Amino acid sequence: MTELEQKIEMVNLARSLFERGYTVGGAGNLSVRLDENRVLVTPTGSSLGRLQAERLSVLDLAGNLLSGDKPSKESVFHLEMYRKNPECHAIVHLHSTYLTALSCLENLNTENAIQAFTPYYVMRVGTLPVIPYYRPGDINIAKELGERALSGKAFLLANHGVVVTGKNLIDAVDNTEELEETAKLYFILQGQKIRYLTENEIKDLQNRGK
Ligand SMILES: O=C(CO)COP(=O)(O)O
Repeated sequence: MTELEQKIEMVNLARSLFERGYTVGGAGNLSVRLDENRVLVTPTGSSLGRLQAERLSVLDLAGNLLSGDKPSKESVFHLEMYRKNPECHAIVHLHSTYLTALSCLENLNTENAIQAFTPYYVMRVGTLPVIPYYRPGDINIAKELGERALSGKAFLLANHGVVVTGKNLIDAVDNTEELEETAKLYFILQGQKIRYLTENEIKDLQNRGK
């Protein structure tokens, strides 16, 4: 894909997320690795429903702005994850309703906030560790995510939202949608007896993914 095609894809995927209610106002940010040393990021304060390809921010991995508008304040953690994990090619950060609701609960299992009860959650995400609360843009979010960047695909930011990675932007968006749906089901199922997947069922799904 050319750089322009990557920019147009980001605009279209972001608009689709916005139009389907995955994000509102100016919340959320997306990024994709353009090449070994450059990353495309959504500008700070921008609505994901109204991005413009020519205004998207291009940064080097050190955080220097190469072109476009001022980048997302969360670009600090996006860049840290790309530096720490060469396999990470795209990142979605949303304040989507059900995952953000989940992030506000007390006594979450910080190793994994959602125990698996559907196969696609296992196949697309696996586990959902919880990062402690820091204000949006805080450097500590980057530190915490950087330390875990090699160990998982999705992370819940306490009282804030979610961070999901992928092998390209479409993959990261699909993983995010699956995870938001899983959180929605988790709340729908509150008060009912869930049959969680067994360890063997989870292992079987993980083996098939390889
Ligand atoms: O979601 C956000 C903060 O967590 C939005 O921040 P930006 O507008 O700087 O991307």
